[in-house]
Amino acid sequence: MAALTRLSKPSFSSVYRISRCLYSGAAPESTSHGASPYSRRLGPTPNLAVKDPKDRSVQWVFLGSPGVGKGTYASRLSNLLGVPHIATGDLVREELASSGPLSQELSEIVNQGKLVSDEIIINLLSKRLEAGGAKGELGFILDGFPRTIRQAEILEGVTEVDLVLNLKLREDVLLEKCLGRRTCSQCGGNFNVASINVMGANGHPAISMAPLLPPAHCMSKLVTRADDTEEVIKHRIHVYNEKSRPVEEFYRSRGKLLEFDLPGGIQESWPKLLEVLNLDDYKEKQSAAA
Ligand SMILES: Nc1ncnc2c1ncn2[C@@H]1O[C@H](COP(=O)(O)OP(=O)(O)O)[C@@H](O)[C@H]1O
Repeated sequence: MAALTRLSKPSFSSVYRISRCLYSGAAPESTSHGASPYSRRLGPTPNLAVKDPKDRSVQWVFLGSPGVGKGTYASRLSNLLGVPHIATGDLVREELASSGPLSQELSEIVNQGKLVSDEIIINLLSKRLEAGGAKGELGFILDGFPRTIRQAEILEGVTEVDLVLNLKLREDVLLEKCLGRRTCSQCGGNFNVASINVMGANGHPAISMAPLLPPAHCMSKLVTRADDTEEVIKHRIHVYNEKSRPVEEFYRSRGKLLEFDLPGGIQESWPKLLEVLNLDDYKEKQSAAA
């Protein structure tokens, strides 16, 4: 299928074209590939239907404020659909842990809750896409990119994004969730020790989220991200509202944005998300088609 052939090789040409747009300062060209099998199904209010299991090389983007759970749900969908979950925050953290030439500069930016420059982030993403392309990866679920209109324009200029999922949660809950985040320094697992129980207020419904606790053997190895302090989180949420919120409108106006208000913790939200994405019986459809 022509569209799948195109989707199977987004990386190498994207790397070149992403860098070219960025360095020339030129407006990115449109790919003019025509609508993907997904976007053709998307009306102004996207109601994604993954009806045909052979269409699983999805090219999806996750938007949402810090702490909303992009990583958690993107990673689950990545496992379900068999496409790589690429989180630019992870790429940044890998780079700053590598003590490479960028590491000092990145640590200062990240620890102040600011955005890394478009140039650096595109370089990191390009390298990651290139490495994935070399391994034969198909499709992607991007988490944390694009975060500025410029990044969205560049991405739009190099490849077709099928769906943009915008995860939403009350701002007071976001702060608590960020403060509760922990990572196991040994296995790299992500957990959350926050137990959230907030009353309904200002038109927002009450919300409860159980903690996502680690297994006993990870308990003594938990670490907190250096940028998950109250002051930095508040600044990141502010930066999100200022720089990244307009990206929602960018995709809304293109009929690609699917809004999802998280109703609670994973137990409650995951089945609802699968339902909204029409993926609730995805495994059965896959085995029926096999
Ligand atoms: N697309 C991007 N553009 C600019 N900076 C980014 C981008 N993605 C990640 N970063 C940097 O990495 C940090 C951590 O990102 P991430 O793990 O996605 O955090 P968050 O919890 O804020 O969603 C950000 O605060 C920012 O400094």
